[in-house]
Amino acid sequence: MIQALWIGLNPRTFEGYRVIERVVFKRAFDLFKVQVHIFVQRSALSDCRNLQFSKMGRKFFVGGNWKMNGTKSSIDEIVSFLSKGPLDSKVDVVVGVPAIYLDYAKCKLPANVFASAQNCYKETKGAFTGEISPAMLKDVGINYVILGHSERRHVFGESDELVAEKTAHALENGLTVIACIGEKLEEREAGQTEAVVFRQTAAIAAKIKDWSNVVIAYEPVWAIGTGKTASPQQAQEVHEKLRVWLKEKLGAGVADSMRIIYGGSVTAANSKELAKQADIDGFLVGGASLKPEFVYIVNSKQ
Ligand SMILES: O=C(CO)COP(=O)(O)O
Repeated sequence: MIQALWIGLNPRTFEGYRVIERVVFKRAFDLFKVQVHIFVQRSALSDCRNLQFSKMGRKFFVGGNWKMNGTKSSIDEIVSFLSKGPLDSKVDVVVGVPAIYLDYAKCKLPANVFASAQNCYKETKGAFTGEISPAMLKDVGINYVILGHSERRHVFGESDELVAEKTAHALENGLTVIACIGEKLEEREAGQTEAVVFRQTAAIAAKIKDWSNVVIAYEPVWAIGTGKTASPQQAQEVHEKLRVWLKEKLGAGVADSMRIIYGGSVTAANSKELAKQADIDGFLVGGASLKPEFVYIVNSKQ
């Protein structure tokens, strides 16, 4: 009986590693319940700058959510500090751009920063005035979308079910989804934090099977735009519990490979401490992503 699978990689095949990470980790865990170990061929170790094997191979992910901010000229300024960087090559960097500027930003952003939509609908096309579809995003070369952001949930009344349907449809159309969850202040004070994030995640789990193109963003609503960051311990606690929940409900393959990123008043002043936590795999940054300090936040692991 197989107990563990060891995969030797030449780091020059970095893209191959990403495929292997997704496919093999998941398949092996799901089918055989075996632990997968990826190791680097000794002969090629000097080339392995791009590989990050800590935290079960989860690559650090930093998203900037510009929300409803930006003009062509302010986007030019953001592009300029992102281009200057330097940005840690071991980090996936994505910026959430207002829909109207997606094409503009995509054409200007450096090659190591990807543009993401901030929302999309659950249908491909039709009579849905004001909405955009995953198919449209793909058509203009966009591969990421933020869904279920607390502002979508609480300002625009999106339900768990709608967020889940949108997530399923976006994944079917080949987008990577940054799926946001998080409790409100009164829910935290009532001791309901876990119940809320589990409920929001369960709604998505009811609609999708393949989690390999999902990044979960835990954003406690009370920490968003308030300057009141969750402490590293508070954030780690929720991330850890969520990973245990993922393991119980969806298996170790999903739990161990899932990037759970934190959002809520992340700044250059607190990102390094947050990034040290075992279950924090990156950030979703609002206000600070509009400023040059975003580069420092991207590089928090250095
Ligand atoms: O909502 C957020 C990111 O999606 C967080 O916003 P702030 O970083 O401005 O608190």
